[in-house]
Amino acid sequence: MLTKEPTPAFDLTNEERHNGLALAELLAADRAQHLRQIIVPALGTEDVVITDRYIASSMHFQVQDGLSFDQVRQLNADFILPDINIFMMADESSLDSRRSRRGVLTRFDGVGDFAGEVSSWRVVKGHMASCGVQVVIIQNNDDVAPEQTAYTMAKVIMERLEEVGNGRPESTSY
Ligand SMILES: Nc1ncnc2c1ncn2[C@@H]1O[C@H](COP(=O)(O)OP(=O)(O)O)[C@@H](O)[C@H]1O
Ligand SMILES: Cc1cn([C@H]2C[C@H](O)[C@@H](COP(=O)(O)OP(=O)(O)O)O2)c(=O)[nH]c1=O
Repeated sequence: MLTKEPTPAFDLTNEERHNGLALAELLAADRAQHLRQIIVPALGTEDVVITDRYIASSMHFQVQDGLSFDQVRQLNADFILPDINIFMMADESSLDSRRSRRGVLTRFDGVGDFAGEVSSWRVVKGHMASCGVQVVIIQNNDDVAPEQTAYTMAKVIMERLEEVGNGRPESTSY
């Protein structure tokens, strides 16, 4: 099953009307409902549940929005952890060209501090790994066809399914 956050129930204009803790709490409430209504029931019937964005996104965006890492961690403390957290990373020029193709930019679309973004994601990846989540990094520059990225992801998930019960492997990069 494929799902995404913020969910369709989340009013995206919240991002313009709120910031900091207020926005973080709205996103956490959306995540709680997403888990209760969609993810947890699906985990009982599906082999794989893939969510586009989850706890790690809050750890990056809400820290960028003024919260401490610990505040975000506490807001997300009750949520189940994923088996695998896939991070798609791209170089600065790929991100710039994608940003310029995008019509409307929000304050979370990056403000040109590429090194700062990379460093924030590095902290988030380290934290997820320290929680026992399998962290997988896929390079998704413009010279990688989207089909290739999809194939790599499918491969990672299939490998993980085969390993279930054999303990968690180390972090991997593709
Ligand atoms: N490997 C790729 N090659 C070319 N374009 C890509 C690739 N991966 C993503 N894109 C394009 O980049 C844009 C942003 O991707 P998206 O998944 O929305 O990123 P994010 O969720 O980080 O905002 C989309 O238009 C998407 O089609
Ligand atoms: C899931 C999540 C999203 N967001 C923000 C990032 C985006 O600005 C916005 C919508 O996310 P998303 O729909 O994933 O946007 P994108 O087109 O960049 O993939 O919500 C957070 O700030 N925290 C979160 O935990």
